[in-house]
Amino acid sequence: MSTPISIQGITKSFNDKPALRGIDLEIAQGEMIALLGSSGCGKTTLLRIIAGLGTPDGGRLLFGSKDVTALPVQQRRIGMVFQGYSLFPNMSVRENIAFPLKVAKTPAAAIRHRVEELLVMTGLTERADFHPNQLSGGQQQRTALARALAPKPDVLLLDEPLSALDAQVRTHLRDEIARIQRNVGTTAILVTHDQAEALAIADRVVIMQAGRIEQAASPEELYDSPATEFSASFIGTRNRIELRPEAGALRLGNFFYRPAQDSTAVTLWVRSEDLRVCAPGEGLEARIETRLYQGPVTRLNLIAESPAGDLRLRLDGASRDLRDLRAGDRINVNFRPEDAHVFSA
Ligand SMILES: Nc1ncnc2c1ncn2[C@@H]1O[C@H](COP(=O)(O)OP(=O)(O)OP(=O)(O)O)[C@@H](O)[C@H]1O
Repeated sequence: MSTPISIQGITKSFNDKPALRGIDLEIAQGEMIALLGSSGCGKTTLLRIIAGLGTPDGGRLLFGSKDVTALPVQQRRIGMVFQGYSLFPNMSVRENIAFPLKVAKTPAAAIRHRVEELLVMTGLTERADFHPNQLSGGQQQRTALARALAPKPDVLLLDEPLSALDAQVRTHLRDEIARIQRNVGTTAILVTHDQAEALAIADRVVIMQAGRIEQAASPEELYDSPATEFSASFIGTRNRIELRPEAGALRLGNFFYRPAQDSTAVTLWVRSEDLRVCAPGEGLEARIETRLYQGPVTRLNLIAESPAGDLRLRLDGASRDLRDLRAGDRINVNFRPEDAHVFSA
């Protein structure tokens, strides 16, 4: 029904250009993994290899204790949902969901029972006799999900399943997919370039860069303790602040930092929501370049002067606290040292 996956040293090149440079990842049974990274980092290549749609140049892939590296896609017990809806246009919702069961020669009564169960699970009962062109994008993706789950796959692979949907449907279906995946308990891998989606849906997020895994961690761990500058830059909205030696300490304005070891410079990453407006004379003086009201939160885009030139900072705060500030105002901003992630230069 559901299986752990072991990815061991998987490599893949296209025309001598490496797309995957040695991927090692253990995925637990029933776990939802999100592969997150910018365009071209290798997410889809890895997903295709797990599906059996691509062959790795090196390494091994195990489902449970079974080596499936050379196993063709039809024998892998995989359910797939893609960005494009890829439903059969001439079949109703019910017929689309039943299709893989018919191919597997499942008895008619068992098909009827399973299809009803999936219609309820995905909230499609009232649309069961509609054809894909009579459905919204969200309903089409629900149908694709139900069809993928129909044969009770060991592994569910989701390749940007939400990216064609508009924002509201997207958030709703994202939560639905998370709920359904937890109920069914199928091991699942989601490819996305949307960090909010990855953080919301996954048990663990795998950040990929240039064919390598940069960090694999729970959403909270990734958000609170990025292991590398790349992870820090990729998750959340962070300010990159370079501190250089000045009068015996690393400092910028009134920010001081005493490094554990001798260091010529450090880079601090401070989340936009950890930057605060403080009293004049404290922290760093900055000018508000733009003020973006976003309902509960207001973002201030700031320009501070630093010895290295203008430093651009972003501050996200509760709108009620920032109500009286306007573009052009000069303010002072600060942060708690424990809210900064420090990387040696
Ligand atoms: N069939 C192919 N032939 C040649 N190069 C390929 C092929 N498939 C992928 N690549 C290359 O391999 C690298 C990784 O591609 P991949 O599609 O896995 O990235 P991705 O992270 O999924 O990106 P995106 O988010 O844009 O889909 C890219 O440089 C891409 O150009």
